[in-house]
Amino acid sequence: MEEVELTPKPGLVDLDNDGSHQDLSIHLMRKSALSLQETFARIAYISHGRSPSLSLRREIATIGREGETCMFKATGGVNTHKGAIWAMGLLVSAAAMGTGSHTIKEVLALAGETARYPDCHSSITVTNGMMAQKKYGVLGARGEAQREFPHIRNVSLPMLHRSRANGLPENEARLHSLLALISVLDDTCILHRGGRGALLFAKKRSAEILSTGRLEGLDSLNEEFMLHDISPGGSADLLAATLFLDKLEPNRIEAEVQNAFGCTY
Ligand SMILES: CC(C)(COP(=O)(O)OP(=O)(O)OC[C@H]1O[C@@H](n2cnc3c(N)ncnc32)[C@H](O[C@H]2O[C@H](COP(=O)(O)OP(=O)(O)OP(=O)(O)O)[C@@H](O)[C@H]2O)[C@@H]1O)[C@@H](O)C(=O)NCCC(=O)NCCS
Ligand SMILES: Nc1ncnc2[nH]cnc12
Repeated sequence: MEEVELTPKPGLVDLDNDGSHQDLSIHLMRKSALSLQETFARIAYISHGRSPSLSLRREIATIGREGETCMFKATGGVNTHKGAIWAMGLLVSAAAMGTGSHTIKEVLALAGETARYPDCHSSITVTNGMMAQKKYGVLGARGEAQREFPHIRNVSLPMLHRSRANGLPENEARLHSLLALISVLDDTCILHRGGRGALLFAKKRSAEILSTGRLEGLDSLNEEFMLHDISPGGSADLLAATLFLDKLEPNRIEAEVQNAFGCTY
């Protein structure tokens, strides 16, 4: 919800417009996000206190696929949050393993470990991501998770924290975090629509705006992205995951206090 409501985002659905999408809207994105609440709750429930294993990987893959079905039912067949179900599903599972006491670094490592187990039910359907990975030799959503989310660990979270420390308002800090992701991520959503040229353009223009720090440029960047049919959907998903992880740290400290004193305040 916080990701889709962040405004103004280039090429993505936000409170102002639908970016480079004909089949998406803020209403649909909210409906889709709400339809996924139970999916994430179920993933947290079955992961609670466990460790990464092949059987847990299978269990959350089943729930994740059921979540995709819920999403498609809620959206009338439009892909709104497939990448988010994947990334957030793994991270919610990893956070629940530690029952709230793991650091962000530990959560990322556990999520990566889970993602490295084989997917026993992978179908023969060829996805946009698979085609982009094959054609352009990029890692895609699967590789990002299996490598323990390097773009969250090294790019979006540090940028979010640094921007806040520099005194930026929360909305701007989040936009900086998103731009930092777009400027480096090999987003298969951009690649399959517009090829390497579109990806290089998106990376270059986002880095330029970020380096000037002038977010007024975001409205014209949105128009440029719309003109070139660029949608940084993978970066949007990783931003959502970043915002989720960012909320874990205060919970961890509270859990540590509870463990130390054996009580809840
Ligand atoms: C491992 C899976 C994620 C499958 O991955 P794969 O790459 O095979 O499949 P895709 O269908 O292409 O979905 C990947 C989505 O991940 C996002 N993404 C892209 N690049 C990256 C990246 N570098 N790092 C992280 N995430 C990335 C992106 O999602 C967003 O875009 C979606 C719209 O995409 P698409 O439909 O291609 O675009 P449109 O142009 O709008 O479509 P058309 O007009 O052409 O129809 C949107 O949903 C955003 O979320 C990629 O799309 C995983 O799904 C899987 O294996 N699942 C099985 C269940 C499971 O194991 N779950 C366990 C955890 S719950
Ligand atoms: N805000 C957004 N707009 C378009 N695609 C997305 N995928 C995930 N978040 C999105």
